Amino acid sequence: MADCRPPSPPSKRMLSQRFDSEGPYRLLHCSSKGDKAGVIQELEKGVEPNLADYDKRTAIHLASCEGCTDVVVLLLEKGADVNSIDRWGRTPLSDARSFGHEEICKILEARGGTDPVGLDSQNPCYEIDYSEVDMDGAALIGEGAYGEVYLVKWRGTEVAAKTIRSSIASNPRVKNTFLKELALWQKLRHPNIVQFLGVLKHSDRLIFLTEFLCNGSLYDILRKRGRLDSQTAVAYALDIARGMNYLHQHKPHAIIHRDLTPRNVLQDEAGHLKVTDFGLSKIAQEKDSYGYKMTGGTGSCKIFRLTESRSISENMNICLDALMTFSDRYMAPEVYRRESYGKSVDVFSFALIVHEMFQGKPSNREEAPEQVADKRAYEDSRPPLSSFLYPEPIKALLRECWHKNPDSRPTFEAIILRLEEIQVNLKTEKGTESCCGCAIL
Ligand SMILES: Nc1ncnc2c1ncn2[C@@H]1O[C@H](COP(=O)(O)OP(=O)(O)OP(=O)(O)O)[C@@H](O)[C@H]1O
Repeated sequence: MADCRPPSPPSKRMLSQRFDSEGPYRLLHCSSKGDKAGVIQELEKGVEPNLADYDKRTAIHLASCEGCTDVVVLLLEKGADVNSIDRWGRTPLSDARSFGHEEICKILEARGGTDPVGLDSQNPCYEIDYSEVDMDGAALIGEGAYGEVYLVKWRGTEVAAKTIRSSIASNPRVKNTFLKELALWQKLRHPNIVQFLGVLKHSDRLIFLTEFLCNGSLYDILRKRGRLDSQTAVAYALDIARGMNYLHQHKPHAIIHRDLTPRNVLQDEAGHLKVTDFGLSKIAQEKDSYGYKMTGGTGSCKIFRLTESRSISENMNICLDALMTFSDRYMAPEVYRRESYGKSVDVFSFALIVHEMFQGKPSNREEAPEQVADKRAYEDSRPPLSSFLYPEPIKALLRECWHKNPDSRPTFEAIILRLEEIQVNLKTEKGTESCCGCAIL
């Protein structure tokens, strides 16, 4: 990827156009579109049949997902690995099964294809009968890119009901992917992860329930309270780091959030923070066959219409664009540049959230999120760390967490240890306050 970058920072659209016409990733594009002639052309040029994008998705994954039988057969003949595994542990057979392409399933099985995530698909989401939920008394508590969130009563308990817009849920393939992500979420249990409760059956809309967190999001808290004192900020940072460490240490595959923002961190009655919406961000960030999103215009209001006639990749991109505006601000440079990435993208976002807690607002708030992300990705710009607001150990930690080299960023396990030490020191030093009210560390 770095080889493709011209010396001055290119726009993302320029980058994707470059790839459209020239790159080896044309093989992936043609495979997802069922363009057999295009696939043959690319293979004849010498492009590797097992070429993968940064999510380790190969041409045969895409063709299997999109139901392009001829292309699957061709790729197998040309040496494509029938059991190549993508970032989520999925093989081409997993994709063909998920999207109901039976003919392709048979072809892949005949060539020794296996489906390691098959167990997941036999383990559907826990279903809650619609009649058990009092939707008439529902109170709207928020709205996000996917739909509205309501406070409802389920079996006498207040819970959050997240509705998914019919424009998203009416596409059976997108819905299927959503349900799989929810099935993964329902297996997670941690004090700093919002608890998934189940999906409503017998509902004409896709609605799922999670525990209700009465204090809203960290975004709401910072808007109301402004900057937090060091002890509170460190306690909150520890809550987020513990939730994230649980996701990153998940077996058999780590769960990367990829959309960690103050809006996706909620606070319970006792004041503890919990991370939410990780599975959904993965769906929204599934990429097109180039590994590039096609950026729409920027702005706070984006309308997205998903249709059956579009490929799943195109629909995913529309979901992604709808989410990008806010999330760009917290996005790791390598994600923005469409390079391969790993768990440390969440560490980068975490650092920006911690920075915001000490400062009370995002840095460069006046700039459009995409502009901020662009500068971070191509000019290595980072938020300022004023000595007045940030204790030295926090400054050092943030610099490591938003390091431009993803491998130099600490793991959440290491971050927890550092924060625990900082927390103890803050408590010890509590009595020793400087004139400006900052604890001296
Ligand atoms: N479980 C919950 N308990 C209490 N409030 C919630 C809960 N889930 C969401 N909310 C509120 O609803 C708002 C919208 O949530 P939602 O997850 O749909 O979107 P978001 O996270 O704000 O944005 P995006 O969809 O871009 O991630 C949140 O900002 C939060 O204030």
